[in-house]
Amino acid sequence: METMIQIKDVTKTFIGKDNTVEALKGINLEIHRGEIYGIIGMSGAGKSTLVRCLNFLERPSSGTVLVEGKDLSTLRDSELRKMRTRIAMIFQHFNLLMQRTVIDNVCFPMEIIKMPKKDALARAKELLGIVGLSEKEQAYPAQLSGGQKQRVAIARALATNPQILLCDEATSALDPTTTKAILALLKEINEKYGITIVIITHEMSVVQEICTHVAIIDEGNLAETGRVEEVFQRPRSKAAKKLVFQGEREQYEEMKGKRCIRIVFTSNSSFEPVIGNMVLACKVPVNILLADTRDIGGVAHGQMILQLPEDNAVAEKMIRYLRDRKLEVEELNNYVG
Ligand SMILES: Nc1ncnc2c1ncn2[C@@H]1O[C@H](COP(=O)(O)OP(=O)(O)OP(=O)(O)O)[C@@H](O)[C@H]1O
Repeated sequence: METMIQIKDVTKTFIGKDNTVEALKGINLEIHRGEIYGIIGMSGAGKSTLVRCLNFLERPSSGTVLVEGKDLSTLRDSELRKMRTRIAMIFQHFNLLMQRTVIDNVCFPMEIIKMPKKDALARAKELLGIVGLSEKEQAYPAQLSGGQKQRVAIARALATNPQILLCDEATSALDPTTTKAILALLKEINEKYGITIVIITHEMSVVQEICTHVAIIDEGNLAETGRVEEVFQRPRSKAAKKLVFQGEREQYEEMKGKRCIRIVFTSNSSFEPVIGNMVLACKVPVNILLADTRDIGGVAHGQMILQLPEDNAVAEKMIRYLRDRKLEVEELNNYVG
């Protein structure tokens, strides 16, 4: 698949009067055409800095950013401006021009590139149709809800036919229902127009809802990258485990000192009968501490956490039984939150 964005050994250090912050400590990342790529991390992890490096709103201290194969550091200002029309961006607080009507906001980037007014108006109308806001053309931003404002911002971002859309906490100021609607719109835009989307967020639910891939950033380092279902099912790094297991910490407390395993299944393998048969075969009951099914990008994924019997031989037998039936089994004894 065609590489859209390649980040190589990117660092960013902010040097202040009395302190230095290493916001990015050597990031490597590759994003391909058509992906919806989530970049997630705790507050202060470096997400915004990273996304601003993608379009050179922020210049990296070292390392390379290639967009569609072009090294951004080699571009002249005029070329960089042109490149930026291919990388649009939306923000948490929408950044609309408050003195302009909705349609004039959408026309704005087309004025900058000196598109004839008539063409710009026609395109703006079309875009407002795509985002479902045709009837608000003449309204001012102050008269719109948060979700509607973000729709205007999305229409404006699409005005110059970008190939990449960067979303920096674009749903963080919205309620859950509106968030879902905006995410659905982004997915539709990705599918219909093949636009690659990069989503910066601190919310796992956003990644789970629409992203195909995810990168977890932790204190300026990349902790883990992969397909969303992979990272959800088998988080490897401590940072990923922390994000994925956010709601499960109490269960982990309960599990301390006990021999527990996590079993992962996908929609094509149901494990209910397997557990039943395992108990029958081993003749010892197990304690189910957690059974959880999640919807990741429309596909059901599940996990179950079992507490195994104290008897080591029986516990080993159970693990073998499950692995023989091709279920993923992970021992959780050493989990340290
Ligand atoms: N212009 C700047 N000057 C100095 N330090 C900065 C600057 N921008 C960011 N930082 C620092 O870099 C680190 C990473 O910040 P960044 O905004 O990228 O994190 P983030 O993951 O987006 O966090 P949040 O979710 O809270 O916005 C922080 O310690 C921040 O204080």
